[in-house]
Amino acid sequence: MKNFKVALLQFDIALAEPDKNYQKVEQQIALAARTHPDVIVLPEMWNTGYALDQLKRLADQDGVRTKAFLQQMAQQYQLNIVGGSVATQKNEHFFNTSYVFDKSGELLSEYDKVHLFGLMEEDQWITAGQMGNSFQFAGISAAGVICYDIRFPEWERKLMANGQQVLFVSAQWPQPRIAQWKILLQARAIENQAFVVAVNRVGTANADYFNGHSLVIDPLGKIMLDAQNEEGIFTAELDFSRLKKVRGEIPVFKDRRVDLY
Ligand SMILES: NC(=O)CCC(=O)C(=O)O
Repeated sequence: MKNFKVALLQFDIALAEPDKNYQKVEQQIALAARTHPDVIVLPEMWNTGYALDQLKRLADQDGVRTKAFLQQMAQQYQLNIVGGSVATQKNEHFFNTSYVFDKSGELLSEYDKVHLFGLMEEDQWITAGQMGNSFQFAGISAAGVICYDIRFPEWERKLMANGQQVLFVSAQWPQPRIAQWKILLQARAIENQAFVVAVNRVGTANADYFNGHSLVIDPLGKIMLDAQNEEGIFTAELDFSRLKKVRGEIPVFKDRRVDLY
């Protein structure tokens, strides 16, 4: 299998200004498409930022706008898209929702963030999801989670337990804990023997400062790409033959004691 090229879109998000953000994402996807990636990955809650007290006005009703937008982008540029996440409203409740489209424009998954981050008051406004998020495209199998979800290794293990090769993470992870971001993501890569492709935002919103450091990490935990603190499109190539080697040498999935835990 040829290498799998991922394009990470790391950018600033205009707080409470969805129109600006859709426009920006459209421009970024158009630029990223020129690098001919196999998949494009977006950050968390990119339509509104954490404008949680304004969700009644701003949230995407049933995700209609976002789904139509991402589908059109996928079809126009013939790209798989892990659509980060957006604020949605479904049946009177607000969610932090991720959509994944394949390059034909088919919706592969819809995932509502499962672990809500109290320090950013998410739990006061958003309803937690109840379902997992594993999907397949372009011959690979993958799972996706959102930001705070990475602190719960049991969750990633559950999503990755059927041989998933890539864990996609979309985030708005503030600068004071960026060292933890790196370590947690490296650990998720090592323990699941998978590539991790994680996109964070840059910029300032509310009282939070975000310094990027979107990462691509290999199955041994080595950082292949660190986007530092710049807006931009960052690409890396995943070689799945390496993954096979790592899993062959130390077969942790086979060696798990599922009889004990
Ligand atoms: N948006 C989030 O879920 C932030 C999570 C975070 O910052 C953390 O430390 O965990």
